Amino acid sequence: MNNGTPPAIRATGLVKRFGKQTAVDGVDLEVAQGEVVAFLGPNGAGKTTTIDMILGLGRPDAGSVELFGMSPRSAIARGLVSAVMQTGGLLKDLTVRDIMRLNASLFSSTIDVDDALERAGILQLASRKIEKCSGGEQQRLRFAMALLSDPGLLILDEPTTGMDVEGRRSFWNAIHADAARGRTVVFATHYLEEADQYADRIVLIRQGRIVADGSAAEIKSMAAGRTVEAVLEGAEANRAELEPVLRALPGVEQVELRGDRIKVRTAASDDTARHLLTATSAHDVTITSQNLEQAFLQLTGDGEPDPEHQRLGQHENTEAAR
Ligand SMILES: Nc1ncnc2c1ncn2[C@@H]1O[C@H](COP(=O)(O)OP(=O)(O)OP(=O)(O)O)[C@@H](O)[C@H]1O
Repeated sequence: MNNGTPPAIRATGLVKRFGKQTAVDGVDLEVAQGEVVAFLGPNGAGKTTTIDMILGLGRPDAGSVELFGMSPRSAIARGLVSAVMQTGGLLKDLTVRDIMRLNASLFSSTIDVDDALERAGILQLASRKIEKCSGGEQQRLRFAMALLSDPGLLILDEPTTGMDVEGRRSFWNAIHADAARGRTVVFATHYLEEADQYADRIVLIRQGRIVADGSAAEIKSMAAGRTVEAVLEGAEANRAELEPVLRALPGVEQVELRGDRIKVRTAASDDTARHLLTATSAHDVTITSQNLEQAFLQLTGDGEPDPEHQRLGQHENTEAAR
């Protein structure tokens, strides 16, 4: 990094194969200290395999990882990195505070147990037995355990799987409040709204490759298609004339004519709108951008990834990602 601070994560050319299958296929990723980054991708995209290599749990077939300028093993040994994985054994007979104390005893220095519980939003559960905690509460306990060493980097692999909407919301609010103090957070998810609401930056993964990297707003604009809608009396009845003309306009990808309504998906929405307003008697023209879900589906759907879409500038539009 130019200011002499090493990035929290620098992964270069990561490849992981399982037999004939390439689960991770050349991932380059740099995460600056203080960033909150979502790995977003469909099931089997390679998120967990990438995280395992970042944590030094899986050995890459090619490429390398540095965390804070050192090997994952050294960074973890120094308490700089903690992880909250999808599952993991919790001793059910213990109380929340007891298991926290037990874990704290494994480190040479930790933050106060109750302080970690408070940051995870579960201090009020300190004397409850783990078997009496809900799945969401147990995940927050894992989060509290991960906070004990006060790590600079926290990695969470689909931490809210199986939680209901309210559980997810309060879990992420606790993570987000904590990240606001400057901790670097990287989380894997296949929930779009989690990535959209809680990450400054979204790294979209598909078939082991990064297919997009930017703020939610940037990702939406990458799958730049817009929809132009208008009312034109007899649109569907005049399909034979209207459809070829609309399809021939620049950027047009899809044309739908239903009753008196026209719907055009296009990369050049101004041209389509101008045509409708000047060359036809269409009225009530509206232009809408794709939402993140449409962009996600477009970028992670079947077909070859577009190499031009591999990288975007970062941090220009982060407020739109909140
Ligand atoms: N230990 C393994 N042995 C064989 N194949 C594996 C192994 N681990 C992962 N894979 C395969 O590698 C691919 C990537 O898996 P990975 O778990 O990294 O995806 P993911 O994006 O985390 O998916 P999910 O959202 O379902 O957790 C998948 O096709 C998976 O079946």
